[in-house]
Amino acid sequence: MPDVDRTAASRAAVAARRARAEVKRRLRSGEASPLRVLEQARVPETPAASLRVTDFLLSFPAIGQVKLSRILEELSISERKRLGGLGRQQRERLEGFVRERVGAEAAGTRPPLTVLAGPTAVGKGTVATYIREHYPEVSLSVSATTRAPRPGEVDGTHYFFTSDEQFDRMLAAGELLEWATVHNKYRYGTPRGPVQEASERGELVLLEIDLQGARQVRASMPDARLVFLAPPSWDELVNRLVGRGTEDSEERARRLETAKVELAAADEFDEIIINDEVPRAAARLIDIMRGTPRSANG
Ligand SMILES: Nc1ncnc2c1ncn2[C@@H]1O[C@H](COP(=O)(O)OP(=O)(O)OP(=O)(O)O)[C@@H](O)[C@H]1O
Ligand SMILES: Nc1nc2c(ncn2[C@@H]2O[C@H](COP(=O)(O)O)[C@@H](O)[C@H]2O)c(=O)[nH]1
Repeated sequence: MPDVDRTAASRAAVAARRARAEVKRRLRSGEASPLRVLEQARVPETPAASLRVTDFLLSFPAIGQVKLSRILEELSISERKRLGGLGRQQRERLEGFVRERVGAEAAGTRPPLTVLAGPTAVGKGTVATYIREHYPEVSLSVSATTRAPRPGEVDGTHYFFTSDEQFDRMLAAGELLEWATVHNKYRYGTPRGPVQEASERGELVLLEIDLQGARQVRASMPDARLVFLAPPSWDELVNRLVGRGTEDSEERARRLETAKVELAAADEFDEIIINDEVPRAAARLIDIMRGTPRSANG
């Protein structure tokens, strides 16, 4: 390439980089609407079209690197893609994601927090894990507990495993939104800070806790949605508890006693979901959290 052309090309590249940086700045500051930028990106050669999907998504206040990877996976979009290079279906999925997000922000309403409770071994943890893996827009609260980790449980992901003294300190400092001694044995509580922060960012927040905790949340946050996860039958509940194989027979008996009390309280809840199949139960829970009407999966 002659020198003159090379200089012109590099000037054009610098100008394009600057224009992209300006789009990013306007997105971050809220001066540019993400939906408008997506619209502009349909026109080839515009700064919006050359913006990477990663930069576009990172301009949302609540999206960081970890969430970004999960969102891209959910949308089936490669991190190398630019807005102008998306296929039709990818663009539609991204638009749907943005509409949902912007809708909540524009309405200025924080979606109410959702509590998932239900008897032992009904599948609360399994449904919560499914949601963590398939619905990255949901913030799952990580509880503190004084019980020891089960095999495979990771501190900070499944629970914050704490000593009795640490739990006492959290209580004394008012750091727990709710707490309870569950199955008359160990203490469990919801750290207040992360829940508040996620709510302030307008995220959908899910607490997977016991009946006592659900009642405390109802008392302190009347807008919270309380969802009861129920088993298809009592026998199936016992099968799941035995099949999980994580408790000895004494602990199983203790948990089944609590389960009878919890099942009797199901009508205190706003919604009841039968956990027959995990993906179906999770999809129904997500519908409830998003405030969408009962769908075919419900
Ligand atoms: N829909 C389902 N169909 C069949 N098995 C299920 C279903 N949901 C969960 N299970 C199984 O039931 C067992 C108990 O599930 P899980 O540990 O998620 O229950 P839990 O409600 O969180 O219990 P706990 O309150 O005691 O912690 C697990 O072995 C899980 O794989
Ligand atoms: N009140 C609260 N209950 C909680 C919390 N985190 C979990 N739980 C409940 O404890 C039992 C037992 O759980 P496991 O993991 O030991 O089987 C189960 O019902 C959970 O929902 C919490 O923060 N507060």
